[in-house]
Amino acid sequence: MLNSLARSSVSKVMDPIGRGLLKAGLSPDLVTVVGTAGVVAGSVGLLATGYLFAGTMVVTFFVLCDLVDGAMARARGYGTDFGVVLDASCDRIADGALFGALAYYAFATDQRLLGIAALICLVAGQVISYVKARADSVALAIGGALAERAERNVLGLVGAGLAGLGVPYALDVALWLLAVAGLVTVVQRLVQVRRAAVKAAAEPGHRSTGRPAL
Ligand SMILES: CCCCCCCC/C=C\CCCCCCCC(=O)OC[C@H](COP(=O)(O)O[C@@H]1[C@H](O)[C@H](OP(=O)(O)O)[C@@H](O)[C@H](O)[C@H]1O)OC(=O)CCCCCCC/C=C\CCCCCCCC
Ligand SMILES: Nc1ccn([C@@H]2O[C@H](COP(=O)(O)O)[C@@H](O)[C@H]2O)c(=O)n1
Ligand SMILES: [Mg+2]
Ligand SMILES: [Mg+2]
Repeated sequence: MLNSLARSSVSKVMDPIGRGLLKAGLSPDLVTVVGTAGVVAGSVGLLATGYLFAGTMVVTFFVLCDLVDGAMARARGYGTDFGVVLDASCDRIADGALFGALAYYAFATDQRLLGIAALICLVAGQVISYVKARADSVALAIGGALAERAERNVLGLVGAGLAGLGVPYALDVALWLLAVAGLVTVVQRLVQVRRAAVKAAAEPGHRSTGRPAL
């Protein structure tokens, strides 16, 4: 949702930054890796240990690198196949670190229900992206969904940031909302894939790209 709504306005901010970093001699791959390392460090070092507000600020800064590397690729004039895979793989690592850290924080502070919500967010988020990746691999195009990566990051980080500022139940509300939205989105994506597969199979001359069943 946010991806389709905010992408073009976000690009207007990120494109000049991307051009500047490219001129400074940095590569998109380096920004992808540094951004991911920053998200992991902020999550493990700050969020997991209970420094929720500081952690939110650090993770937010580095998570935005995911938008800068794409801007750099556009400024360079092309993306690479390796860049596509590196970017998506690093997204999974960053997502795992963020929600894994929130789960660790919740269990370490005896908030078991919150920990369960964070684990649901973690697993659902990975499955949501995995379904899309597998659909891409068999050339099935699917559209937007309820809780894509931008929504997951924004909800998780706003919840953690507000909790860090002392707002009661902010993280609980954000993570349970996201857990439910995440589970709904897993089903939504599978339904989208099923529809796309049925439509593709009905086209004349269609050949499945799936391997034969053994
Ligand atoms: C008083 C309040 C106190 C609380 C403080 C809170 C502060 C921070 C709160 C929120 C800010 C959160 C910002 C998070 C920005 C998230 C950006 C993001 O994740 O973008 C990624 C997204 C998708 O990117 P890709 O195309 O590269 O990745 C694809 C994705 O991984 C797919 O996964 P799927 O979605 O399917 O699960 C894969 O399938 C695919 O392979 C992969 O390529 O990019 C977008 O969606 C673009 C739109 C982003 C919209 C961002 C909105 C930003 C909103 C607020 C910004 C606030 C900035 C604050 C700066 C503070 C700095 C210190
Ligand atoms: N190291 C990278 C990172 C990204 N790309 C290209 O950008 C696209 C992703 O852009 P986002 O703004 O959504 O991150 C990606 O699909 C690649 O085409 C790249 O080439 N190298
Ligand atoms: Mg990126
Ligand atoms: Mg990305």
